[in-house]
Amino acid sequence: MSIVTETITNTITGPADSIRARFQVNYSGFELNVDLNLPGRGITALFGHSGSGKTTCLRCIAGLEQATDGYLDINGELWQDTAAGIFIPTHKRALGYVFQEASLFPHLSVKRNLEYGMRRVATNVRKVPWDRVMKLLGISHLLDRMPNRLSGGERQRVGIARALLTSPRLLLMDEPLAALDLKRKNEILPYLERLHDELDIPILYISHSPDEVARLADHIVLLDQGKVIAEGGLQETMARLDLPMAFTENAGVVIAARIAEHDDVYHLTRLEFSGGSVLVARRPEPIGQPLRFRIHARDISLATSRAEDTSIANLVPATTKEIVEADTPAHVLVKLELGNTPLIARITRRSCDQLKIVPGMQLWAQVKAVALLDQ
Ligand SMILES: Nc1ncnc2c1ncn2[C@@H]1O[C@H](COP(=O)(O)OP(=O)(O)OP(=O)(O)O)[C@@H](O)[C@H]1O
Repeated sequence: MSIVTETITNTITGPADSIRARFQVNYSGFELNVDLNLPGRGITALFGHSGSGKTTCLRCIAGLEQATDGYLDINGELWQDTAAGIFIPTHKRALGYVFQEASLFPHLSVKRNLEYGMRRVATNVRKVPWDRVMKLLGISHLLDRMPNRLSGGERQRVGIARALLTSPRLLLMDEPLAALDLKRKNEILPYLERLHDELDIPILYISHSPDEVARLADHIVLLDQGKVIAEGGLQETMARLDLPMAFTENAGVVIAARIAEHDDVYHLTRLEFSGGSVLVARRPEPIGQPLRFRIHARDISLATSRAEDTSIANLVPATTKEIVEADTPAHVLVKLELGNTPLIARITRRSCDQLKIVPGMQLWAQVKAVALLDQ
């Protein structure tokens, strides 16, 4: 059987740790024009309103859309260069595509569905062995089931396993959790985290959910009307005040932390991050475990001195960086920094004036709620 990777490893071009994607697509009434230079590892989220071009972008990467002008280099393998007349067809691109709902063959068992997907890949290029895929997605016990006997979450896990068993150099996921209810979503998210932590396959992930993006992504691309309006590391990008995300109810930052200590008397856990720490309700994970959390801008209030007479457990010293208009004329957004970690507070314009908050000022941020991203 001829193998995709054999065909295209001959055209090594760009650096081996980045994804270069440039596409121009014209539909009547919509134009996609993107030029992306993405990390060649980890999860990159494509985020944006409905109709902003996320799926079109993924379809271009998959070779399902013939861009009028296109260039695509995946970690040093050239899949497309319109100017040079190169276009590797979809079936020869070593990629896995996971959709909202896994389209499994209804008349084949889970095992036979998975084997079917593997048929086009020679054993010598198999990146993720069978046993490892079974373990990563926890599906060994489902192998003899027929697809109509699987829950939505199980189907998706099988769909992801099928994609992995084709030994992709890139995994494309288009809202893989959108069709699942909250319970099933929460059930499947740890598996996605595991893929992220344990596999060396870059993932491009479309989602509408800020929480999902905050939990999974390392890098984020924000699309609007077919154009990239922002791109960068998750934490820096979520903390930018010049992006539409800052002007929503959910504005806030994502912080990557580690469990520093447990307090069994008060049933609390201290999460430490660069520049500070916060207390949360006792976590089951061991000390040292990384955890991400969000702090919404609406959950921070500011004080010029350290309040002693407050029940708020999390008071952190921070430096004011920037103050900008918020979503209503009554509010402003204040960007703060705790060491290297950015924070955003949404406070009333009146409080801002009364406290005479200006850039450079040292303040105390009172954090009223910390939203852990694995609940
Ligand atoms: N084959 C096509 N022909 C014409 N227009 C198309 C075609 N495919 C998509 N479009 C249009 O291109 C625009 C971008 O669509 P796309 O599906 O990429 O957006 P999206 O950001 O993925 O949206 P959603 O979040 O709703 O899935 C939309 O206006 C859509 O109607």
